Amino acid sequence: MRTSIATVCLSGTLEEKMRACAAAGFDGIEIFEQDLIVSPHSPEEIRGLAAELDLSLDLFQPFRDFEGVTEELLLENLYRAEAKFALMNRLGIDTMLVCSNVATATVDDDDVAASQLRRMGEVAAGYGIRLAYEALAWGKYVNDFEHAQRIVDLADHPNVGTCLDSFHILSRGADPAGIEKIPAEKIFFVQLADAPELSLDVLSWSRHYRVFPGEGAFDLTGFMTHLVRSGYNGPVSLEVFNDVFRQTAEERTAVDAMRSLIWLEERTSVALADHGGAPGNDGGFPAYPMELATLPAVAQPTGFNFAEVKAGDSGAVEELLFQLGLHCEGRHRTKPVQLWSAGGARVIINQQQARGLAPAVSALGLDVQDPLAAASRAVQLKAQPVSRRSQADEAVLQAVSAPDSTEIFLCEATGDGTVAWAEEFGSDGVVEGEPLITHIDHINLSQPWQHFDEAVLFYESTLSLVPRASQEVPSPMGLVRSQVMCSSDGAVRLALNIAPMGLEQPHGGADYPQHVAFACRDVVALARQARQRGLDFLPVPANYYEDLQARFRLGDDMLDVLQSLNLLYDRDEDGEFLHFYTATVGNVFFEVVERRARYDGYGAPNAPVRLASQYQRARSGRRDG
Ligand SMILES: O=C(O)c1ccc(O)c(O)c1
Ligand SMILES: [Mg+2]
Repeated sequence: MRTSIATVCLSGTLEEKMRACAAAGFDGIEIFEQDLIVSPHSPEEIRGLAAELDLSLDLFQPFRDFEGVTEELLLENLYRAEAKFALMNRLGIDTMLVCSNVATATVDDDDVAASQLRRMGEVAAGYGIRLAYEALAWGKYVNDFEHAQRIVDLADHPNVGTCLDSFHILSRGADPAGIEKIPAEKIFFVQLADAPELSLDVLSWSRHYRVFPGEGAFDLTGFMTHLVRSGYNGPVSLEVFNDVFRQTAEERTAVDAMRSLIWLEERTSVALADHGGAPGNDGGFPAYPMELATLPAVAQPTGFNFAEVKAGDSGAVEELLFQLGLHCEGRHRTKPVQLWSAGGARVIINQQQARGLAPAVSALGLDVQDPLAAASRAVQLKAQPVSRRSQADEAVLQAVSAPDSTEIFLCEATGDGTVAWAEEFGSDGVVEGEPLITHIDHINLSQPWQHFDEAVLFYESTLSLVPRASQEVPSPMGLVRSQVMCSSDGAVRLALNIAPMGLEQPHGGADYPQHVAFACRDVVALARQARQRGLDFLPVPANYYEDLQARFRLGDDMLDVLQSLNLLYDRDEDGEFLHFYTATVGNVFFEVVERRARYDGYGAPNAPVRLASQYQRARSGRRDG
């Protein structure tokens, strides 16, 4: 599959955009006219730079408001078009995108539109240029791809074809199966964009909220299977208008974009195989012209292997873990690193290169079937491998860096609850009885707001975690978007939160608290033990318990127990959920949860209570200090 990307997706100058696209591995680009107009470089220089970077210049766009006009306006439009054809010859671009008319069309007649496009095609042919006609979802008379295709058929000129843009097709709820009926040689270009579900006028939705495939709610894999079945084999190009991406470093956005295409290519290949026939296979199914690259297939992770907290001074974290009933298994034989555990929950406290660093979640380990394959998949999806110095006789761990720089270790699942690397820690701990904590239930990672979509795609594509519906939680610092990424069996749950930006942290959300939640068999017993050991609980206001009583009619005894231990409560048709939070130290805090019956959520109604209480604490802490 040939990959391409429109320059409008990225921030920076045209030259910076081109370098970023080449570095991320794109085969080609679409030049958005505005990017050229404001560039200090001549068309010839841009052409030379593209050659130097080995980028093909696949499309020049957009040409607006051409067809469906009076004869007088048509002549003006043809003059305007011819100037652009000459420019395209200087750039060495042979395909122009022509958008359906949104403004100046006055003749609602397909024959007229077709004959005008044919005349444009005749002029274009003189320059060796092809016209790709695209139905914008808000076009005045032409706003759906099948209508645009009928006009292209009527125009009946070899230089006039169609441009398919997934946004315009899927935003209107059109069935992309119709793509298969278009003759492949008439599809001149294909643009892809995903988008979140929003109820908004389609123009604003398109111009501000498009995202890369896998980051929104559209079925791009389904779209691609129809495209491949049509026989199309030209560039598959990303065209994403997004206010956030346009102010994010272009190298980063280009990598995010490339990841989405590599992943989509693989998903498409899998979907086609599932529906009887992968391209090029020899099982008697049709071989399609577009070749689709695949990735190492990996099973979803089967559990958390560990969570790591990095801390300069780790005393406060050690105390919290002790109070929660974890014990220190030992210190690493060569490094300032401790292993704490209870049941199957492991927390590493790492003091390496952490001088002066406030405690923070820095890494997590996931149990996977095949760490090498999982790491190779992630790296092919443009994840940065993490190199950690290790002695010759230490376990070699595969790790990659997530978009927020949390390190993700891919560990071998053993099935018997042991881990190979733990041998590197002595074992001073003698554990009495069965620990109340059983395992890590979930880990909550705060994402800088501008990298949230990127993070969702990262965890979905590299680890096959499935995004659950995103939620918005009110907090004193703003509305916090929250989205859980989960393995199908719930063994791995990552809760991603947008870190509120402004009020507390001078430089955004990067240093906003994150947390590790432990699952336990009896949260009331554990909370009592923890209180005896002097745990500083996150306080819960009395108003909360009054509201709880009104909503759930818990008996007075139950309510007293909850209130006396700062426990939060939720219930739904699947079961009950009891949980509590510790105070925050540095940028980390802990949660203990008990899931009763088949409760599968996270106590979402309690999230505002936690955020408000943490906010209160942070403020009074500052005043006292
Ligand atoms: O929003 C627009 O104007 C616009 C321009 C060119 C495109 O290819 C497109 O999909 C939208
Ligand atoms: Mg488009």
